[in-house]
Amino acid sequence: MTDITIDHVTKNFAIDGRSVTAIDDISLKFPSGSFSALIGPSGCGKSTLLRLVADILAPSAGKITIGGTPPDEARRRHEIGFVFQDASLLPWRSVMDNIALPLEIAGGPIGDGPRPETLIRLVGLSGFENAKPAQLSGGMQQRVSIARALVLRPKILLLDEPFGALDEITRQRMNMELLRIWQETGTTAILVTHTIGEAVFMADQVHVLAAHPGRLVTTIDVDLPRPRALAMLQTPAFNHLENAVRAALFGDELKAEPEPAHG
Ligand SMILES: Nc1ncnc2c1ncn2[C@@H]1O[C@H](COP(=O)(O)OP(=O)(O)OP(=O)(O)O)[C@@H](O)[C@H]1O
Repeated sequence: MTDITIDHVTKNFAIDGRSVTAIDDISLKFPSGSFSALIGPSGCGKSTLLRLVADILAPSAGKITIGGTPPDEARRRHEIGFVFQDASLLPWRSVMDNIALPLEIAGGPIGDGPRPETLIRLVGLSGFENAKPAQLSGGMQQRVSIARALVLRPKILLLDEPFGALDEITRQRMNMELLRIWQETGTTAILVTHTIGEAVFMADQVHVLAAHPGRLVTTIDVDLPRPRALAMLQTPAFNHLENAVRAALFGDELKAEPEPAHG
């Protein structure tokens, strides 16, 4: 069981001598094996929240547990996989060697962790084992970074806008792939996104955040069946959920009348 619990977590940063509250007393639970999305305006603390879970940052107050243990223990046990918006691959290394890098750093495979060859197949990059990152498209580079995040067989997968830089069509295809990989690996996944449709399409639960200070507005349960299919994007149920997320994001702004046109 690898559920993630965020219990009354606050994170302050010091900027120019003053304290900025990036996260203000957020409590959340991510059930084991679930897929959750975090959505909210720029600066609401989405990336900070992921970094706290990943033990890249420490909370100013409150407590985070991953499968009942603190994030630093989970990190040391290689239970956390992280995919950033930028694939950040080493340009001089091949696809295979980029994926194998965490194994080299860890000193070998963890338990019955997947072999890089298996992951290359899983992310659909067979035939590109020896290619260098510069020879790949943006979507292919992100596939490499997902495979690299999975090579130590993490129990949780943290995704910080992994496909934000991709065009709409590639992004939708990558999302379908990501869901397949998530289901095959059985990880607990948290996705940061700016896109309402993407949050609803991917997640079991969408957590809506507000900024200044970063706080939780509401959580919307997505009861669409799995596996998700592109045809769902056009259903009334999907639109209804998108509207619920939009209402939570915009609040009263949605009710405002348009300004009359001048001229
Ligand atoms: N390392 C840092 N040092 C100081 N302040 C930081 C740091 N990281 C984040 N912040 C501040 O914390 C707040 C939340 O930032 P964060 O990057 O988590 O937001 P976000 O929701 O991911 O934004 P975006 O959608 O624009 O990526 C911002 O006010 C930001 O200035």
